[in-house]
Amino acid sequence: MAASLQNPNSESQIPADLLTARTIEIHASILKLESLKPSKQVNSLFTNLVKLFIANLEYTILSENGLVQPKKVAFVGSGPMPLTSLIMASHHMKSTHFDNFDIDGKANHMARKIVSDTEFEKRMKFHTCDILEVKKKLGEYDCIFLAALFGMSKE
Ligand SMILES: C[S@@+](CC[C@H](N)C(=O)[O-])C[C@H]1O[C@@H](n2cnc3c(N)ncnc32)[C@H](O)[C@@H]1O
Repeated sequence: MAASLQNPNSESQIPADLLTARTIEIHASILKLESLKPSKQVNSLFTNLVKLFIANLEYTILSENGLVQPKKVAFVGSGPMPLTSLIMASHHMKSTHFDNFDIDGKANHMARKIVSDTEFEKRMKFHTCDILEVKKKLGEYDCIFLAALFGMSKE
């Protein structure tokens, strides 16, 4: 998906009219699908929707608060498919180092595979640990993302 129109404030922010047009386009494509079962086409359309909204929203919030190119970002609860980190790294934070934390070693194993042999491998690392055990380490980051549905229990 082409999400690269520029404005003076951020590299990849999409103007509202284009955002609306792309949303209508994706919506029309989704309506044409016979099924919403995972498939290359379904996955691609929903990935495009995520790219369009979540990463742009997150980046807009960050840039409005003066954080345009953080040096180090932590992503807590990155899971097996570190989509937010990848979108941030590819579209918005093109020189930022990403440390992704997840308690699940298998999730990290899969995530490492996704970035291996890509341009992101060097600046995207995956750490297996309970984030509660490394709370102090979080102090070294310019920005910390918490994954959706991360930590649903009281603790
Ligand atoms: C729903 S997944 C989120 C994945 C998805 N990529 C996202 O951005 O929404 C939440 C992740 O948080 C991780 N998690 C839960 N508790 C954790 C903890 N105490 N420390 C580190 N990771 C944790 C889980 O293993 C899981 O992979």
